[in-house]
Amino acid sequence: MTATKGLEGIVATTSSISSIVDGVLTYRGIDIDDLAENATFEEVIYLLWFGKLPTGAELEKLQSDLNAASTIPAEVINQMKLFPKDVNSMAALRTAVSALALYDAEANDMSQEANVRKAIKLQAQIPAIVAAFARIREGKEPLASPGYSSVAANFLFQLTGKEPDKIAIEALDKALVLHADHELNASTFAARVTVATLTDIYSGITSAIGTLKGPLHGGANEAVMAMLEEIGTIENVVPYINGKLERKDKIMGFGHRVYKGGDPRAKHLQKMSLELGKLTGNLKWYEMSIKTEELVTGLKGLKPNVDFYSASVYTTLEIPRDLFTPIFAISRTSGWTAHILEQYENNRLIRPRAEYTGPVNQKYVPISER
Ligand SMILES: CC(=O)SCCNC(=O)CCNC(=O)[C@H](O)C(C)(C)COP(=O)(O)OP(=O)(O)OC[C@H]1O[C@@H](n2cnc3c(N)ncnc32)[C@H](O)[C@@H]1OP(=O)(O)O
Ligand SMILES: O=C([O-])CC(=O)C(=O)O
Repeated sequence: MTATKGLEGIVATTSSISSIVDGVLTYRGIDIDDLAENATFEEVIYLLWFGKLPTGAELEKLQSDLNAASTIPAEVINQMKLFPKDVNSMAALRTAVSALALYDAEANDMSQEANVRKAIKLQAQIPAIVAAFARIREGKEPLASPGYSSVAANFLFQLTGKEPDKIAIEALDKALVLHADHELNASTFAARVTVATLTDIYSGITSAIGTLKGPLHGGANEAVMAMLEEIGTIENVVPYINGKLERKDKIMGFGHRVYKGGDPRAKHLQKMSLELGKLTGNLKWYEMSIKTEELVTGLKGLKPNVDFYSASVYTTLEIPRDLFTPIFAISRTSGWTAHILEQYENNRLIRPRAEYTGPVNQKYVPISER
């Protein structure tokens, strides 16, 4: 038995949800470029869950089901009020989502219908939790969903308490489309491994949130922004990046296990970063990002991944840095739940083997002789 480090190149499941072939990403066979230009996030949720684009009536029903399911249980809000105010927001989300299961009477109902209902509740309540925690830590009360027809608009209202503007809604909606699913990425794999034991969907999503939090995965978008802030000025990009590369430090937001020729989502986020920068009159983060890309690609051949330009997009939308990864989670909940439903439909326990590298032929030594 020989191990493959990081399971690189190992095909661990079949799936009909999303695919990456020759650098082209599709959701249910539709190119991400097509979806990024034309689809709303709610259409993508429907597509991922049910395998086809919704009709007008199906879309309206999904939007109203999401709105109807968006109230966070009061017990969970009360628990969130007890969280330390300075805790990592992904840790807060992970704990609050785990707590949701305690107040859902059908948490352990394994029927397909109940699991779809729980997917709707998770998709509706995760954005509400992210916004609620952001308010609670500032001493403000969480806000109920205003019941708009989009997850992006509801989230922006629940975060800020202000009617969101059209540009911000459209930008966030597109970012949600771009992050929704990505084949067998680490957090989706974690969700599938978890539910393959036939545990409940809340356990699967809790595992996934914990996995997305890491800086080699979804946490990279916050690390990118921390890096840009540390660089500070466009003049400092060259010495800063050269220094990092000399020390063999990783540059956050670059590289990818599957895409070697570039992440097809990055160009959409780059374009958004430029457009939002122009609209707000603040091109600083975009220009620093472009300079960083030129350097890192030129010197190392590494291309930006989805996390790189999402950092300047969210910053230009005035979203606090530590909500970037929770926003990724809001979007990826659609993909995680789609994969969990698919796993339940055709389940087998996921249990690979390990190549043993420890000592052999050892004997127990009594404690008095050690
Ligand atoms: C949504 C997402 O999860 S997208 C990914 C988000 N993560 C990041 O942006 C973090 C930075 N990037 C990375 O750490 C990696 O590129 C990963 C984790 C995304 C992929 O990792 P792997 O496929 O395991 O590639 P691995 O880390 O082995 O890198 C291969 C080589 O490229 C180098 N490399 C890869 N990414 C980077 C980077 N961002 N900066 C500098 N060097 C890098 C590695 O040091 C390694 O070099 P070596 O062969 O000389 O040792
Ligand atoms: O697929 C991966 O390894 C990481 C990624 O880009 C994602 O989850 O969107």
